[in-house]
Amino acid sequence: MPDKKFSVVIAGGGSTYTPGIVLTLLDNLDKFPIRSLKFYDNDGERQQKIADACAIMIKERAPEIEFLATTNPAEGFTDVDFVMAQIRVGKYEMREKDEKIPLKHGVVGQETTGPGGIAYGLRSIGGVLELIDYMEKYSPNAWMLNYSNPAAIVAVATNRLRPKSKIINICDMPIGIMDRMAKILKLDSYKELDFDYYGLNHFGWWTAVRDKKGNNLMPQLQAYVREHGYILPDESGTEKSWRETFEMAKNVYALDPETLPNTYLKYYLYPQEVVKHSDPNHTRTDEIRLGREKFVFEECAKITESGTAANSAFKSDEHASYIIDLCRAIAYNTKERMLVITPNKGAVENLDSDTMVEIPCLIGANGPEPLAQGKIPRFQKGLIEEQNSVENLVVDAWTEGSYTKLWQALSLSKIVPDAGLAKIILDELVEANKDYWPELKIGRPEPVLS
Ligand SMILES: NC(=O)c1ccc[n+]([C@@H]2O[C@H](COP(=O)([O-])OP(=O)(O)OC[C@H]3O[C@@H](n4cnc5c(N)ncnc54)[C@H](O)[C@@H]3O)[C@@H](O)[C@H]2O)c1
Ligand SMILES: O=P(O)(O)OC[C@H]1O[C@H](O[C@H]2[C@H](O)[C@@H](O)[C@@H](O)O[C@@H]2CO)[C@H](O)[C@@H](O)[C@@H]1O
Ligand SMILES: [Mn+2]
Repeated sequence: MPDKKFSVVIAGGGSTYTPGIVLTLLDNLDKFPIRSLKFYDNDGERQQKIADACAIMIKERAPEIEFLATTNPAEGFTDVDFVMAQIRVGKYEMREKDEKIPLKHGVVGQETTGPGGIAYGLRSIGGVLELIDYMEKYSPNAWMLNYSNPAAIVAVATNRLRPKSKIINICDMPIGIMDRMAKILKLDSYKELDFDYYGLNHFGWWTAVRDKKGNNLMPQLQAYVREHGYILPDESGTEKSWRETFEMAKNVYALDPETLPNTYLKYYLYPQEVVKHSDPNHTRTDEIRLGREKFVFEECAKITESGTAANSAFKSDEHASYIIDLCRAIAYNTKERMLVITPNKGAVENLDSDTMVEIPCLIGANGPEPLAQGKIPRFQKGLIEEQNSVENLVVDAWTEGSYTKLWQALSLSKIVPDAGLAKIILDELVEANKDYWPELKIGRPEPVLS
């Protein structure tokens, strides 16, 4: 491998994923050598708590790496090769509203899907475009690997509004599911699987899973999923809401036994079942505040207070290893076959060319090269075209400042059963997001229903 060492900035350094990413970077310096690691965030206090602990991790494991945390974009984005973006515009305070406002009206309240995902998308577009502009101003040759959600809407927006920018939008849900497939097949890693997959982000299907000898593994996986979904014999470390999600995959699978589904399809195909199992007063954000967020900040405080990360409970994770694989593919032009979100350009024969599809691509120095996935069935085509229209209407609403387009997006979503209900939810979301959304000047009819 060439002996270049890379410079990375994590945008959203205060993210709960940051310690796992730092640890994974430190575990992979032989594969992906780095000379400089920076954190950038617009909440310096949150970020500093994570940075203080990560500084100790880096000092103990790789003291040669230059490390800093900053809220100054010039400092954060100058002289970087890769931007790992994982911001949450509005933070958990707004995610909680994304989840609880729709649920109050008996509609799915979720981070990246339905009204919650639309509200989050309208917040995220400006935040991610700002990161791209910083990157292009201070390090014009850098690549951005964006995890910031909702990746589907962010991908439509960045493709439309920054079409030439060096950004790849990614998701670790398919990786998480293929990790489970590997365990079901008693294999060591998802990397032992070859696969074909198509869809939008959080809205896709596997059409093929093979081993490295080319053997078809779909029948074995489908027989398992038909009975168990993606639930494994040992789920001791899995949170209740995630166990429900992995179990419901069998209900989604039942709708098309020829494929294997992404877990997120449950929100679109079984919204009533999801609402039935939801508590409008205790949602995923509440679980995270008591779980991941509490663990991460307590663990960081322990490291900072003790001055060592020697016995830290932090672990490398798939969230991070995927990003590093992507950086390597770009840095060394490896043409590795990876699942990313990219303009369709005919890869799915019967979808519009500009649809932002999540499909296998060859990743190299010039970004993704989509791999043809052929013609898709009427069922998936219908679902995808509807959801793709929702996502494009959200970007229209952002660019035009259009209340009407946003109301159309909510009304078109498979998750919202009625345009009058969509408007009631929308008006509450407009109020809740007044500090984040662009002003929606165009069209704001009087209430439809008395
Ligand atoms: N793509 C995927 O599959 C995937 C997987 C996991 C998490 N995520 C996403 O990663 C992001 C981080 O998740 P988390 O739970 O760690 O969130 P978090 O709230 O813990 O951290 C997000 C950080 O972003 C910062 N931030 C918010 N707006 C910003 C802005 N405009 N500029 C700079 N910094 C900003 C916040 O201050 C915070 O420190 C979220 O968008 C989440 O949805 C995506
Ligand atoms: O509710 P959260 O914040 O815990 O998770 C929401 C995210 O869920 C997916 O990412 C999962 C990933 O799929 C799984 O394998 C593991 O790494 O945990 C991740 C985060 O929990 C999804 O892909 C993301 O887009 C969501 O933000
Ligand atoms: Mn995702």
